[in-house]
Amino acid sequence: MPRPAISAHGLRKSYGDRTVLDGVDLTVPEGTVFSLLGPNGAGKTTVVKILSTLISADPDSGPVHIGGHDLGTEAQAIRGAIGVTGQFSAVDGLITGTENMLLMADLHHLGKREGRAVAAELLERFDLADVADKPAATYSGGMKRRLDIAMTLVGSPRIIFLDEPTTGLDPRSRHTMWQIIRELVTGGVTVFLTTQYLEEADELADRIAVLHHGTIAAEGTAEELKRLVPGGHVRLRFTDPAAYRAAVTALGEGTRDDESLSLRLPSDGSQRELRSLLDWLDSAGVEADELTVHTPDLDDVFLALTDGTRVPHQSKETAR
Ligand SMILES: Nc1ncnc2c1ncn2[C@@H]1O[C@H](COP(=O)(O)OP(=O)(O)OP(=O)(O)O)[C@@H](O)[C@H]1O
Repeated sequence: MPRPAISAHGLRKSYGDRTVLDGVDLTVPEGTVFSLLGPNGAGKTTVVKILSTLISADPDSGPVHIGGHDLGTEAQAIRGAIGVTGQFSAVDGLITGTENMLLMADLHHLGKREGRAVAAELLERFDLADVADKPAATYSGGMKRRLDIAMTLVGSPRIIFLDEPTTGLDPRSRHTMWQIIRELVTGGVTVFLTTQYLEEADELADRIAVLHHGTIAAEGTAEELKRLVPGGHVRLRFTDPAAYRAAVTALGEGTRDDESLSLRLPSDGSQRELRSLLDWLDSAGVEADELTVHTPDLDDVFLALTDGTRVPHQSKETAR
């Protein structure tokens, strides 16, 4: 097996008497995307900060290796091998895109000519060449995020930590960012991604881990995680309260939502189950205004594993 790009065992971190990480184990193979999911405050940023040497883990933590280097003794080598793009951008709005890039080139001790060439190449690659000479403060959110990643890439890191890289971006910018991440991985880079968007993890990640109560509550491919939960259901929506009440009486076993007049019934979504449900509704003389079939997705996994903590997501329901 190839050497993992990132491995951490028994990662622990407390602030005072608040335990944030209570023994986190992670292994990320080289050239893959690993996504760490978790509700707000679960400790995702804390994991990224520890793995990227920005803060230290508690002394009773287990060993961590990044790019083959020991976090305890070779932090400097790790800093040379990684790139980090945090939730709070490193972009300086008062100077231009090019100037931001050249600052990074200086930090990486690139010569003047090489620095200029790398900056121009990356600005071009991230579709920022046209605005390269404008102050970064004039950029849109998506452009700033692209510049941030371009700056991270100046040192050609083989391992990149992206902490919620698409939070706050519109759908088009988010898709552009996904494309950028895919291209990085095609080039052999390992990506450690935190996100609150389950759809993002589903799209990009080879493996996903759900962080909850300081430990990894589940880990696997998106498909493996989806198999963990029995999330399949049919949802019936009504506009007529009387029809809704009749359905609740006839189909007592479901989960009701009196506010939206909808009823959720466990179902595998098969033709046989749907037919029997429709027959049942017909024989009870109940007509729903909308029937949707919902197959288990990462939302279900997340909700099942994290006590129903809500996160932003896009519905994967299929209207029938
Ligand atoms: N320097 C600090 N001192 C005290 N508590 C802290 C500190 N940094 C983080 N925490 C706490 O640790 C917990 C985890 O924070 P962290 O930022 O890692 O969560 P997160 O999963 O990244 O959340 P989000 O999705 O909101 O960014 C939070 O309860 C936070 O308040």
